[in-house]
Amino acid sequence: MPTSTQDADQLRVGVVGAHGNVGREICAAVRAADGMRLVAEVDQGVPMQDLVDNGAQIIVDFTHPDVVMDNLAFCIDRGIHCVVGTTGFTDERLATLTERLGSKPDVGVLVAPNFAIGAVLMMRFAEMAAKFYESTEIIELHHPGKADAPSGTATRTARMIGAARQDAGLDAMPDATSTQLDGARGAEVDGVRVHAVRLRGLVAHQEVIFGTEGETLTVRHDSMSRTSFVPGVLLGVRNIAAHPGLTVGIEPLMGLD
Ligand SMILES: NC(=O)C1=CN([C@@H]2O[C@H](COP(=O)(O)OP(=O)(O)OC[C@H]3O[C@@H](n4cnc5c(N)ncnc54)[C@H](OP(=O)(O)O)[C@@H]3O)[C@@H](O)[C@H]2O)C=CC1
Ligand SMILES: O=C(O)C1=N[C@H](C(=O)O)C[C@H](O)C1
Repeated sequence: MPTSTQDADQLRVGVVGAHGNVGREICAAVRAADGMRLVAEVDQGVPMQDLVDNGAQIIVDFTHPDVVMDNLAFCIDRGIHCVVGTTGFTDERLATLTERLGSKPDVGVLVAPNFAIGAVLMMRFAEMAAKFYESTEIIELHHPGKADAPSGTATRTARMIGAARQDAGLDAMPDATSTQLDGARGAEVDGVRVHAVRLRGLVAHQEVIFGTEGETLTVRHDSMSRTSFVPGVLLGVRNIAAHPGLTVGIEPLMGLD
């Protein structure tokens, strides 16, 4: 609830997961950004009701796949727009959100597996390359505190590559493996092998390796710091109210779709 004319011009933003690795960076960025004000910092032990009591118009969620759906239900039902970085979004979860948004047609929810501009470009470049190569595998590399494997970014990249291969009529990838230890060939997502590395010292990294007779191509992105996610999140915060309904990925906000 704005208290002055100056406040009335500001987007009132709440961060959920405010004490986490990414949440801390987002709080600092919102505090420093023109045209927005940080009105609530929710984390374990701080109730979601704080968002309502402090008049949040938009939330940014970087929490955990186990809790994000409840957080979003709370916000959607109260007419609060949501910018969501938390991973774990299956088609079923996205359908649940769309259904919930049906009764709140003015509310916008942006779910993006990766807010780093370079990661979005990496996915797009990989999608473009996919039809030209017989083989493609993905290696994602993250800090050891990550809950989910493979990463949301790797899953999305694999699905984009799988769709591009299908559109191009490519056959399954060549692979003569006939004996293996469980997990040695990674997880399969839409026909694409995905390998997950968890290593102290890393932040968030991904390589997409393409191969065909006589050549390979590697497309790689590195988030060296969690500040890499900030510009994409602020882009979402500034634009989400003008995009009611569910938006997946920041591509449309970057002018890529
Ligand atoms: N889309 C993107 O660009 C990116 C997405 N991510 C994703 O964002 C999520 C968070 O990542 P990260 O910041 O590294 O994780 P952290 O574990 O560092 O932070 C999550 C924070 O949320 C808190 N939390 C857990 N449950 C709740 C709840 N019910 N209500 C409020 N707060 C809660 C945690 O508290 P506690 O630790 O006490 O449980 C913690 O402070 C992950 O799913 C990750 O994959 C990460 C980076 C970029
Ligand atoms: O947990 C992380 O750290 C990250 N999660 C997202 C994912 O699963 O893709 C985005 C980025 O890779 C960092």
